[in-house]
Amino acid sequence: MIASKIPATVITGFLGAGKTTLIRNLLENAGGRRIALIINEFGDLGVDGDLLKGCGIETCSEDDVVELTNGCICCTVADDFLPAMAKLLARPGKLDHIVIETSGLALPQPLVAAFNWPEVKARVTVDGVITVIDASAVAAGRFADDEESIAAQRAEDESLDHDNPLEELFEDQIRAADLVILNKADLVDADAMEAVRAAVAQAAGDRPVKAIVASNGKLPADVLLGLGSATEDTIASRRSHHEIEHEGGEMHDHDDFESFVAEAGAIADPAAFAEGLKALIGRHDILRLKGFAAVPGKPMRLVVQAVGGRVETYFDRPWRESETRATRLVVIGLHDGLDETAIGREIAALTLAAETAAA
Ligand SMILES: Nc1nc2c(ncn2[C@@H]2O[C@H](COP(=O)(O)OP(=O)(O)OP(=O)(O)O)[C@@H](O)[C@H]2O)c(=O)[nH]1
Repeated sequence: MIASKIPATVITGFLGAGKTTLIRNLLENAGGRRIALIINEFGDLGVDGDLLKGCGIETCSEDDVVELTNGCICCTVADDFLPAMAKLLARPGKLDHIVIETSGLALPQPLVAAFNWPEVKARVTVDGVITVIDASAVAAGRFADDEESIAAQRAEDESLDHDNPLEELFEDQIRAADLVILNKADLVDADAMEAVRAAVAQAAGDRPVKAIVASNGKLPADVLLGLGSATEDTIASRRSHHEIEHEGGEMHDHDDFESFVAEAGAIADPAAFAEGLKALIGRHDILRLKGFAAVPGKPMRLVVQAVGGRVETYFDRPWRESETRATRLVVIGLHDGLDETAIGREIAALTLAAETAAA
């Protein structure tokens, strides 16, 4: 008898949309399923994998989490994804489901196509591609181009399609989806959510996609898992802008975005630090900032999360003996939009070392 294939769910969506939060909720409500995770991040700091590993959820052992921090999964499918999958499949014990969190910049299409590679296809099927979107960011027009400025630019250069890489990614991630989660519903009112639904329907084009509303990704596991889409069979018809523009099969790259890790000393006060970061994000047009900070006298490490101008901090777990108590933040923005030296200096100025030095 042929063993049934293991279902794999691909979770995609822009930086800070709420993918890790949704996965955490899914693990907490897994209903006894053994779920393995492959986590891919843009930026050299494995924040998401670290948060999920430290979640203390019984059904999620650290061995079940494979982290890929080497760039973006859609560019490194052969080098990173296939070995990670082979590693998971080689492990003993029954695996009920595989969940793959792509980086916020990934185009899911090449990843899903990799499920047609013989060694994967024999054992695994794509249960569904779930695209998480930040409804408050969409409602605020962050992924929409200004129609007038587009028209003006097109008038000058006919070859221009999208000038906004955020809009293009939004469309590509929606077009790949079997299910769209309109997340962060707590931040938008009913009218705005209707506008978000319309934006998603428009981005989906002629292949309608189901969209459901959520806050903090809180949805029953049965809603997220068991879609039974076998997306690898149909992904060829859901091509991204990038694939359409580069018919020759040129590798996708993320020249539109850049990231670096800022390292600094401990901080005195989380609330003041968050305020300082909020101002800094506004000055420098930072898309996403996340990582950990050390607070003297506190045995716990402080998680720092910022999406646009919204900054959140909380203590998640005690620092380990092997870890250096310092502040490390990954900073992500548009290419040529980040002044690494100035941002690093300004983050350092928000830390204790700077205050001590100034005293
Ligand atoms: N208000 C609100 N905040 C949310 C919600 N979902 C997630 N967040 C917050 O948004 C921030 C980013 O959430 P993550 O789950 O890390 O987002 P992500 O998509 O994994 O981010 P990347 O890994 O950078 O792509 C965190 O501060 C979350 O607490 C939501 O529904 N409502």
